[in-house]
Amino acid sequence: MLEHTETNDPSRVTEQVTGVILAGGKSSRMGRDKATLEVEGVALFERVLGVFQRIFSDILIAGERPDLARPGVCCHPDIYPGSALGGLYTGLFEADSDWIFVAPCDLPFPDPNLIKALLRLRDGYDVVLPRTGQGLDPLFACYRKSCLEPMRRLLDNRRYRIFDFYDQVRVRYVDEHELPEGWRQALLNVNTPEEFQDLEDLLPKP
Ligand SMILES: Nc1nc2c(ncn2[C@@H]2O[C@H](COP(=O)(O)OP(=O)(O)OP(=O)(O)O)[C@@H](O)[C@H]2O)c(=O)[nH]1
Repeated sequence: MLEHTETNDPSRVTEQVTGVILAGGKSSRMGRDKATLEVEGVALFERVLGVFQRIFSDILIAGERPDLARPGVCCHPDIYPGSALGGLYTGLFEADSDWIFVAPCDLPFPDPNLIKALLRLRDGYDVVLPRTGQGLDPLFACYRKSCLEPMRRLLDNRRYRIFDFYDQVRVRYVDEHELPEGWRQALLNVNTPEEFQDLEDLLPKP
């Protein structure tokens, strides 16, 4: 019999997944709030939200940012404050679904195809994330509720490196050759004024 799974069906790949936007950081390297930095006249947070709204019916913000919230998109203060891992834990804990897709709020070019490509690979795993020449992308990734317990153990022990619990769950690392074209730009985030300035070169010329 042909095995047919929910996640191999392209029309259902984002069903029962909550989109979580992390927006609780300090933006200290940038020196000003990254979520509201504008690229082509649209704030970075709005660019991520716009892509999420095209593919997820449930979306939440992890981090105390009531200014970013809107009807249907609530913000949740960190249960464990002070780290991106704490934000990720909060998003996963607050989600109604078994799976979340998490993204940071500082992505200028989020790509729905990349998100769907990762979600498609989640059968049999607890975490799905890109692994490229640039390293791991644990904040642009899929997580299952089964990760909550090992995450909580790290947080209780004041350990904040996200991948430190990966040895306790089933992780699908997705290599460059498995990612859709354009992944490099889609994974780009901006942390410093110089990186923000460099974006100019990537924008379409008038
Ligand atoms: N909810 C939550 N999100 C966080 C926290 N720290 C970082 N983030 C988010 O995680 C993503 C990556 O953050 P970083 O760039 O590593 O950290 P940052 O604090 O925003 O910036 P720096 O102060 O320059 O390190 C961004 O979307 C941040 O908003 C946190 O304590 N809570």
